[in-house]
Amino acid sequence: MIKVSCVSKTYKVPKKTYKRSLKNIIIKPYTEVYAVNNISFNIEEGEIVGFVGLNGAGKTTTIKMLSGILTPTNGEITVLGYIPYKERREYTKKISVLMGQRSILFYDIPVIESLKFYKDVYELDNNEFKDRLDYLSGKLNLSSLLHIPVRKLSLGQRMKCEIVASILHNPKVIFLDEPTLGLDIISKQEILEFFRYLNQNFKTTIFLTTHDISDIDRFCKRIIIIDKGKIIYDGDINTIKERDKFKIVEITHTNSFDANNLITCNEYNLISKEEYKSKIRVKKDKLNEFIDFVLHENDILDININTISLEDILNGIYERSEHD
Ligand SMILES: Nc1ncnc2c1ncn2[C@@H]1O[C@H](COP(=O)(O)OP(=O)(O)OP(=O)(O)O)[C@@H](O)[C@H]1O
Repeated sequence: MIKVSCVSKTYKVPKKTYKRSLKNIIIKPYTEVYAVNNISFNIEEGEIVGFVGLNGAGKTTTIKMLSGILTPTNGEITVLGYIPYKERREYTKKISVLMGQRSILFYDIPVIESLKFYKDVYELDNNEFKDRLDYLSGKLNLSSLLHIPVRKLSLGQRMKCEIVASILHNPKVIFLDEPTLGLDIISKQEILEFFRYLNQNFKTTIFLTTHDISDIDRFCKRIIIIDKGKIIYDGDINTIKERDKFKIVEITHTNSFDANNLITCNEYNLISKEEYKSKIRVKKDKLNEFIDFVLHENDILDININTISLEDILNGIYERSEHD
């Protein structure tokens, strides 16, 4: 379904030169930087895959290559048998790209007018359009919004309309780039549940990037982690959680307590420090020793031991990758 083999993308960026010479003016001094560096993965029909990484890791570049907007510098991509950047016209009728930061609706006119525009883009006939619109607007509960100009909608309402516009043509693959950005918890939940429904009922393949790791944790079974353009993990979310050797200990303390004093060796890492609360990552096999140590501190008022969240696991992975 989605096959990515040894794909790289480089961008040319101007070299930092402080001396202006005639040579620099005639031959522009560029250097090539890898946004994506030799990545490979396969995604089967009906999978939901979370694609995560820090800012600048290469997520958007990858989505742009998968959706045909960018051409890889090296390697091969096929999606649904299409080479995205070579067969864009036909290919875009089979997929959808939804970006939380970018609107595809026309701002000043009623939603329905934008949807009619996309009806023509996707070459749907009147019956197909009506059936699909009835179905989607019923499912997302937005029939009453169709005649309101986009600018008058709340972000959550607008996002639902964006979804309808981008999946009118019933795509087999959906690329989601930060689809829940800025939404409240209820709208987020509704939108992710809707995509889960599409996945379960129509085997729609979903490729999701977001900075909201709790979305990834709730929504995806498989995660691909990209770091500085390279894939550093591809597998089950539960495996990554089980593999993790740490627990998170949250301590409540008086304001005269300095959690930095606890960090006696690299078995303990201070994750966050507030006036009365500190969060520490502790190796599981050092937990007893750590608790024993903490219990003898008079300034510590309470201790909470938590299973490490996916977000904390990822932070640990990024930190370790930074030191490698
Ligand atoms: N047009 C461009 N020209 C030069 N460098 C670029 C260009 N687009 C992206 N890059 C660089 O490529 C790298 C990857 O960028 P990309 O936007 O794919 O990352 P990202 O993971 O999507 O980041 P974010 O989470 O911040 O959106 C970054 O170092 C970025 O500065």
